[in-house]
Amino acid sequence: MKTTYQIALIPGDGIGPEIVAEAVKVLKQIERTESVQFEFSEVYAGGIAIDKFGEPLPDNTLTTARLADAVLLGAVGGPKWDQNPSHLRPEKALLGLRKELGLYSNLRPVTLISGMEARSTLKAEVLSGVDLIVVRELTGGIYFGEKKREKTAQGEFASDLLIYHEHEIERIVHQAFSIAQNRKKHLTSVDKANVLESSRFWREIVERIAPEYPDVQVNHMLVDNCAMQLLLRPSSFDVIVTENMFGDILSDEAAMLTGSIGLLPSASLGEGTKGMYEPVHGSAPDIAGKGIANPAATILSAALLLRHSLGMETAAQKIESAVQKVLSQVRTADLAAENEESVSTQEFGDRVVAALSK
Ligand SMILES: NC(=O)c1ccc[n+]([C@@H]2O[C@H](COP(=O)([O-])OP(=O)(O)OC[C@H]3O[C@@H](n4cnc5c(N)ncnc54)[C@H](O)[C@@H]3O)[C@@H](O)[C@H]2O)c1
Ligand SMILES: CC(C)[C@H](C(=O)O)[C@@H](O)C(=O)O
Ligand SMILES: [Mg+2]
Repeated sequence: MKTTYQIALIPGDGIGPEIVAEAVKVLKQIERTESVQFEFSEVYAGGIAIDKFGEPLPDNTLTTARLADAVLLGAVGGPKWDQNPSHLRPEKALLGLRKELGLYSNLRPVTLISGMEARSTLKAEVLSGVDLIVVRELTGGIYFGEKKREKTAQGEFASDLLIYHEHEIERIVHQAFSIAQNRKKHLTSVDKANVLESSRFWREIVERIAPEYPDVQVNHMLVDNCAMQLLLRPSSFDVIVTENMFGDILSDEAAMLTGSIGLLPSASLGEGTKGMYEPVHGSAPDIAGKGIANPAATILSAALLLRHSLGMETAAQKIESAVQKVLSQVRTADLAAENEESVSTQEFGDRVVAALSK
């Protein structure tokens, strides 16, 4: 008897549909070997939803996501909608999904895949031992505080409020500590406490919670220093916990330790098992429609979906090993050296499926 799971698919814009198609292929292969069945419901969000329905996050998309066991998202956004007024911006869909589904915790694991060191801009000896995870607060901070744009007698101004409530910091900090307990027991809390009141508050809360996790060694680091240390001593990090915007920026930086942003998956989680899974990268409009996007981050996000929402750890590991194996044989264009041959998005996906069927 197979267990059936509902998966909401939100391919989105740009390379989104190309990379989600490859992750779906991989999940369908998992169906063949495990006692599960997936029912996929494809819905629209982002620019494509603005074009079709006049809004970035249609009700039907949100309802489908709410009813699903998990959501797999490609990416949203692109230059076509860049000049749109704020309520008609594709990113609204993403932020709306995260907020409405209560997905306050964004896990961005940065794992070095053997053989990829050569594609990083850093030396192999600096990269040796890199295995970290960014735990990014996802539904608070400057992304969600009040926004203003006003014309005054002194001229026009714009503002974005960076606000954090105690419970929002507490829950993400608890989560980061417990993740650290199951890893190398080292937590770096990243803030800008020398300038921001919200960061001083964040630091106080981390200090207050730390005694509940005596086996975890915690340190605080200012975000500008962290940006530098990630390139200088990346292997000294285990778990990084930080607020929404710092986490966004640091995770793109950390992606380059692995060789390409096309390799970095993410899981957005809340209180229950429901999660939204998406690559860390965006819709890559510069390469959309060319069949050259790296689908690995999305395929690895599907692995995180199996792990975190469906409790299928073994299947998740199988996908991760298959991706590693394929990367040891072929590269997509983002990872190929100059004049080195590369495989298409589709061929990469096919090879992962083939590696899984062996
Ligand atoms: N989760 C999301 O939906 C998400 C995340 C980030 C950015 N965005 C949106 O995407 C749009 C483009 O943003 P951007 O250009 O700043 O960032 P981006 O991540 O889309 O692209 C940055 C660079 O990385 C490359 N790249 C990204 N993913 C790749 C992949 N899988 N394979 C190979 N190369 C890849 C792109 O070609 C580009 O050169 C914007 O509208 C932005 O708001 C969406
Ligand atoms: C598109 C944008 C709103 C989004 C974010 O900043 O959270 C993206 O950069 C990400 O990292 O998921
Ligand atoms: Mg980002």
